[in-house]
Amino acid sequence: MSLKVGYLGPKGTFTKIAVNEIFPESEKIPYDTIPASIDAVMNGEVEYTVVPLENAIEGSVNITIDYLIHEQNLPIVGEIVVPIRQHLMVHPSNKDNWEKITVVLSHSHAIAQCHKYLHTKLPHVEIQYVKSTGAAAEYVHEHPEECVAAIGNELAAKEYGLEIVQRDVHDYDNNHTRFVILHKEPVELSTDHRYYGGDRTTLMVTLPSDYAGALHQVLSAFAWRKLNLSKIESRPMKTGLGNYFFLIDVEMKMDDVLIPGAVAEIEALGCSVRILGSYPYYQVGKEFSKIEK
Ligand SMILES: O=C(O)C(=O)C[C@]1(C(=O)O)C=C[C@@H](O)C=C1
Repeated sequence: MSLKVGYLGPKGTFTKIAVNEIFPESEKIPYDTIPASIDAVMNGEVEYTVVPLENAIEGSVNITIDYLIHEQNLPIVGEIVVPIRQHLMVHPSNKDNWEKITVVLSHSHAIAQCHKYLHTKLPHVEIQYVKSTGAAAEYVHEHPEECVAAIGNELAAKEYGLEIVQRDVHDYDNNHTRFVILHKEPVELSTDHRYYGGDRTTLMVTLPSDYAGALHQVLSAFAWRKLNLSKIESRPMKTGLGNYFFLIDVEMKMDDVLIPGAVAEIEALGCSVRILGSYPYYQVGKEFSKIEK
């Protein structure tokens, strides 16, 4: 029986590309929404799920963070960084009059990555948000009579038989999305993989209220241990204005001394710390990262 892996479907999403790269042999199960694909791990329908966490242009995928923090406490066991190229695609029957399109459909994050393009090149089209880029391509495929376009990737164009009429419509080069792999328990995924780039540990830190200089002291616990941080972000606790937690990425695998020492010091300040995962990251398209280093 092959491994079951959940993803935000339908076929042809960026999440599917991430799954194809890291779990090529698995049985891939599409879900309509990110929370549904996370629930699927929790209730045992799939062993793993892959969800988008952060995009280089648009920033965090808040639904993923919030669902992991507030609803389903699943460990992050791996990360996949995927290059993102957004294309404008239409039904082949609209190939020659694509400039007359009146509606562009896509996922909100994909639309946000193409704002400048849409604003300058297609200022009169109506934007419609759908559940994923794959869902946008599926709609265009099913409605040849409508003059609509989807924004999505090459896989979606192929899966749904669409014609790409404008390539690379994302506003900035170097567009990448970080996806995380979730599992019921912490497991060690392989570091002997052609895309393996290194390890990371993600912590959630909640500060005590009314404590002057608390964040400064939290950061000092990492700084004097020379622990390199690659990201710090605040998100609302949802308990009232001004109540935030911090997500901190440490560029290192959990060890016996440095990270536990930093955590103990931060807890001694009255903060609470939750370890969301310590995991390898894989960079799609960077096969030789090990040799380059
Ligand atoms: O709609 C998709 O294709 C997805 O996989 C979702 C998603 C996202 O949520 O950020 C993933 C990668 C891209 O940044 C755009 C959309």
